[in-house]
Amino acid sequence: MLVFPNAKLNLGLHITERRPDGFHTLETAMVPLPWCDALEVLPSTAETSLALTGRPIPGDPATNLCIRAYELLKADFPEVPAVQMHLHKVVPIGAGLGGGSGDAAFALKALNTVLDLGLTDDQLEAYARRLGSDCAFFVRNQPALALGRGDELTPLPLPQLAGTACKVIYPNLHISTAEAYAGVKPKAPAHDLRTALSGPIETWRHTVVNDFEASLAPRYPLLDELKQQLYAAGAAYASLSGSGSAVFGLWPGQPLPPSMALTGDFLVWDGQL
Ligand SMILES: C[C@@](CO)(OP(=O)(O)O)[C@H](O)COP(=O)(O)OP(=O)(O)OC[C@H]1O[C@@H](n2ccc(N)nc2=O)[C@H](O)[C@@H]1O
Ligand SMILES: Nc1ncnc2c1ncn2[C@@H]1O[C@H](COP(=O)(O)OP(=O)(O)O)[C@@H](O)[C@H]1O
Repeated sequence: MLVFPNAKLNLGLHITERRPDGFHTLETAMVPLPWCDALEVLPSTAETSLALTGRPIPGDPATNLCIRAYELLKADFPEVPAVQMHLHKVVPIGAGLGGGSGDAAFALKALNTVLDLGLTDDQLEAYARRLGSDCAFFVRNQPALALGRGDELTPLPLPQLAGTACKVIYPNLHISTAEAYAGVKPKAPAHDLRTALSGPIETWRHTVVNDFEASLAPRYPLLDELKQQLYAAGAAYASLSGSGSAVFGLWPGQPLPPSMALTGDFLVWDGQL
């Protein structure tokens, strides 16, 4: 079975509390971004394996989230056969785009089908949560308000986003999520996120805030420079995604974003949400 794990964007991100378990309580909206990896999952008579091609993934391949997804299911379903997986990595890593989290959830979904486990979406979300805070979002993979650790999901229809032109700029900086959280001082949000997102995209600039922007700004001034360049190119809304380092802009009512002359080592994705 061949699946295409997509990325996500965060629209607003409020970090409200540091929890005793070291995690943070947040509120954010997550939407699918159709920038995709490719993942093939086949049953195998040999040992379970994962072939990796494309963008290099830091860390031991044995701890790759696709292998961890298989091991999690194997622990509860010891009779399942081995699998042969191939991940072709496209989505940048350490970008705030949830690339690894998407692979984890799509691996669970593909394994559920290939191994005929009959798990429901609720059960798949429970497994996904054990692999990472962001992973559960990719099970249903639809716009959602995420609370708690980022894994308490409520569908959040955002009709004004459908077909919106989007540009994502990855400035080749790998920002670790844990390090980004460590630099944030939790606080009460200035605006209610659900109310802010119910307005036209043009109003979001003043109301939809990602708290990581302020804490990362002193160390990575480039992130705000890129955001200002997106606004100068006519974006109705621009923001950092998640804990960075990807920055995105939205152009509602346009089929594609404008081209931008960027000087530096950037990876750019242009498309529609
Ligand atoms: C910031 C967000 C926003 O969507 O996305 P990314 O920027 O990573 O894409 C997420 O909260 C990232 O979720 P995820 O990448 O799954 O994080 P996890 O693997 O669960 O945790 C990695 C580390 O981040 C910190 N962490 C994560 C989630 C959370 N609610 N509070 C935290 O403090 C912890 O230090 C944890 O050890
Ligand atoms: N399949 C995978 N793709 C990407 N990263 C993975 C994968 N499996 C494990 N990881 C680990 O997860 C870390 C970052 O995950 P990712 O979700 O891409 O971060 P972010 O959402 O912040 O961009 C990497 O440093 C890597 O070690």
